[in-house]
Amino acid sequence: FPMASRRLRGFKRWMKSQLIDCSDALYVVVTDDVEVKCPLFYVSVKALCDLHEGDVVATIPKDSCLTNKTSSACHLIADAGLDGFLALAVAIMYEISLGPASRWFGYLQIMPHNEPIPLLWSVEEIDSLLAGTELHKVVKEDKLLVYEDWKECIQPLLDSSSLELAPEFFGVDQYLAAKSLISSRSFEIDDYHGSGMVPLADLFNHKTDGEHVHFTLPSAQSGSDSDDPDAENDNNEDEKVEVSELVNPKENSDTTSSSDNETEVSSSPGNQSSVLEMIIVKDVKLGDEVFNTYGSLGNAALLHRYGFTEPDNPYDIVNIDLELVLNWCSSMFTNRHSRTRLSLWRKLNYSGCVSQNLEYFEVSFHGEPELELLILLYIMLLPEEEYNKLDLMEFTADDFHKFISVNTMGSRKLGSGSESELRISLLNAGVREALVNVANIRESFYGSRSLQKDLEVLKKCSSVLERKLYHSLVLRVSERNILGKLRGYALTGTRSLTAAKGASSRKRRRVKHQ
Ligand SMILES: C[S@@+](CC[C@H](N)C(=O)[O-])C[C@H]1O[C@@H](n2cnc3c(N)ncnc32)[C@H](O)[C@@H]1O
Repeated sequence: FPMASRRLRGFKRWMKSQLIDCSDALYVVVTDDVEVKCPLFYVSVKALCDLHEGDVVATIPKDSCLTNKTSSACHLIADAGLDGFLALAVAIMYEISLGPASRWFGYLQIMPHNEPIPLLWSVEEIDSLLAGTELHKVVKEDKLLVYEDWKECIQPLLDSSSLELAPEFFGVDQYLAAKSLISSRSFEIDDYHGSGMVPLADLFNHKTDGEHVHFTLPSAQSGSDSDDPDAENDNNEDEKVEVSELVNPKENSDTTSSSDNETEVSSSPGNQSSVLEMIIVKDVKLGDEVFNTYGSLGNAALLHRYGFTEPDNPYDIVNIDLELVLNWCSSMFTNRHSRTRLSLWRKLNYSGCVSQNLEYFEVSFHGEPELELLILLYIMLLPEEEYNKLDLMEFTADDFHKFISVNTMGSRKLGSGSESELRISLLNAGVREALVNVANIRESFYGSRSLQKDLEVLKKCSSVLERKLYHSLVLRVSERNILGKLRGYALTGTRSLTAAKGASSRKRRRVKHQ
């Protein structure tokens, strides 16, 4: 692949010029897929020898990163009062517009023009490929918001005669392309630089729960940074000095545990280390790919931000909106009944997860719904007499749990009062049936094509040549499998045993706007 190799050689020379130190033990592989009409570079990083935990495989000066502060557009950005991702998008578009005159030319040469995340799909593609999935609504809204941002903040720059920006580099499409690169490749560097593009670090692909490399501040600084005695010998994701997220954890804390992962360094550039390091956290064998982690993300979040999915992703979830549950209630009961039962649920201090003005309940990878949903259905279905009793009492949630145990198990005491016992008590015949109905309504959002048919289409689909179709199908299938497990949970009262690490701890992961 002559073109790809030429660009890669140029990138290596550029890294040297920027004092980026890439270990000889790493081998950057560029694949140029000849079957795809437009040139598609797919980069991965492999090990040229056995790598061991603790090995530093790259050192990257912060000054070589493309950020709002380092870009030659920094004055333009400051004068326009832009910050955050919008400013970074302007910095990227500006450096691209400079061509070979850009300090990042050698780096931009191996960067794709864009990452085909759903934000860049046409409205028709979004409607046909994402209908029913967790991403459908959010991506459509993203598209509108991005267009509004462009009109409000970027178009005025083009209209300004003093800036003389070349319009062909700053249009909506170029802005969308820059947004997709930021979404899929940027890192939070530190408080001074904010998020930025980090050469070399952004060539590592992601593997859920299987990463070999972490992106960090050098260890001397990490020692002084943290007063947590456990931090030094523990390379888990919560370690304060990690910079391993490929996204800004502050702005994307909805979809991931990465909000635990913020880099805490002071805000003046003077106090900070001037380099970033990539350190091996798990041994790699000669010839194997070296993976990073982009966080503990389900497929909706992976597709939204990075444009790919993973089959059998243990961090997958499905959300069931409160509105859907209330619609089901309206089909069963009078409006008054639903309303009063819902207020009792609220009076007991229950609520769903809330994000972007939506209230919803998560269903885990194992098909286990949130307790709050079971309690809501239980209260909806309580016989009138029981409901009246309950309504008259000044209850706390604890009293309510006792009420359920007495109600369901006679005078027997609720054993240890554990959540699993409470769940079993709540799962009476009515609640089980309601759960199945709610799962069926949620499933109907995917349209008339059966899961079986989805699986058949997926089997024949190429993840390279039909990338959008492939990843949207993996997302559909993973979500529908969870709904199937939810129905199983309703029938048996036990969560699916196709256990996978990590999925048991509940986190708020509704996908938020880009
Ligand atoms: C930070 S870049 C990694 C380098 C990238 N492969 C390249 O060619 O430049 C992130 C992008 O790599 C791809 N990627 C990373 N991990 C992947 C995976 N496990 N499966 C499929 N694509 C992946 C996605 O296109 C993602 O948006």
